[in-house]
Amino acid sequence: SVKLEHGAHRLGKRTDKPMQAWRNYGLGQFIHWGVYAIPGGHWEGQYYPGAAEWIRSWKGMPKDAYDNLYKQFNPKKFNAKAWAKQAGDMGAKYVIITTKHHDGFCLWPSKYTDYTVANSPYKKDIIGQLVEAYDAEGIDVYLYFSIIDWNHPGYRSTLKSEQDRKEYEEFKKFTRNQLVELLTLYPSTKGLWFDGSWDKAWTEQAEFADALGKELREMIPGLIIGSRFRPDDNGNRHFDTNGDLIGDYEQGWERKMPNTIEDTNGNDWDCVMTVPENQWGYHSDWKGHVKTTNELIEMLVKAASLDGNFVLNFGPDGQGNIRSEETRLAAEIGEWMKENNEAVYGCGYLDWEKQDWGYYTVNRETGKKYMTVFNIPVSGALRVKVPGKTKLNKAYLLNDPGASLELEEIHRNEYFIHYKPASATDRPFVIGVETTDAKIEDGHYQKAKT
Ligand SMILES: COc1ccc([C@@H]2N[C@@H](C)[C@@H](O)[C@H]2O)cc1
Repeated sequence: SVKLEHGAHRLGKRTDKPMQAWRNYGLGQFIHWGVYAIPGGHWEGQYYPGAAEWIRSWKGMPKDAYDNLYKQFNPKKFNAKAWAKQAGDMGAKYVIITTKHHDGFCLWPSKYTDYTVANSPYKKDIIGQLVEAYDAEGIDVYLYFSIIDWNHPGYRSTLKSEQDRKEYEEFKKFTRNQLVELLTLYPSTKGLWFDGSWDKAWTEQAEFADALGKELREMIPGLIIGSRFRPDDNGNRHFDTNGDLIGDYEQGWERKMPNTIEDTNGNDWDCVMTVPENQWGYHSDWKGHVKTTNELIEMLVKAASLDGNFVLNFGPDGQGNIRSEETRLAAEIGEWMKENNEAVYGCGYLDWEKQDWGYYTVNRETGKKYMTVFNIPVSGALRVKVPGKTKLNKAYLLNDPGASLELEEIHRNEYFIHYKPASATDRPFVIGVETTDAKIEDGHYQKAKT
């Protein structure tokens, strides 16, 4: 490996308490909110086909029209406590809130720019209200921060001239000041979720970003920062020149998921997911496939089965309402989590061979193992293959632990759990399994010589 001044500052998974708590969250909520929620994906009767929070970049949106929207920002329906309660009822253990998206509008009263909620008709500190409400709900707060800031005069995507470099120095100071300001104002913040860090101008700032990361981590012990934040000496984000993860977990899974544990490179990771194909901010007219409750529960369990967290996005509208589709999803996911969260919270990857019926998870503390079934086999026989010395002793429905399910040993280290729900079920269900590591008497199963 090559010597790096600003490569990965640590190898392997963090084992401290804050990171263990992060690893055990299972489910998170993303909140994308800002002035882009006012147009909601339309302008002067035109439909914007892109992601609603990017509408400023659309040729159909005059830049000054967008940049004056904040003068209308007055979300009378905004109720931080209601949002936090809804997230708690859904079963979210953490929330990632946009403090400032690429447009540069600040949802907190930053003293480093006038482009903030303090200068909108709404006036009040939105981030402060949300931090307080989610903390009170017992949901850990993480702050999303976009390095890209289309509003700041010193922002550049690339540095082409000495003038660019001079202006960018101001932008770097501004960026640092805002981040220090956020952690000073909201010290209960558990981590920062960076975005908009792919610009070449930023990926040339290895030394500055490394120092900034160190400064932020010193402000809040245990602060968690993912792999999207900073570049290494050679401009690599996520993984440095030696292939080592830069940051505390991998932030590469946006609107997509790993399929195998190998895909995760053995790192902690989160998957951030939109309800429609690609809308983070509020778009009043969702087109294309809108994910169902079952699809989202499957993504959640799949993430846990591969040692990751699943973060579901909500895009409140310009008045501060959570839209009806998201309210319904939150309620239905919450209903399922109330019954089955034991298979998610504190659970991770179990190295048993994946089967078609669904996903295994194992609780990191107790070692308890779970099967979450999404695909009921027509045979009613759920195949379970266990490693060498493991013996499957009992299987039971999570919500009926007293009744053992019929177990059949069909081969060495292979069983059928014979179970078909009596009535048609429209939700996945969880089976708990109990095992012992017994010695296997030989002779019972013979390997065929081929
Ligand atoms: C150029 O591709 C993208 C895609 C998504 C993003 C932002 N990341 C998500 C978490 C949202 O904030 C989206 O606007 C930025 C650039």
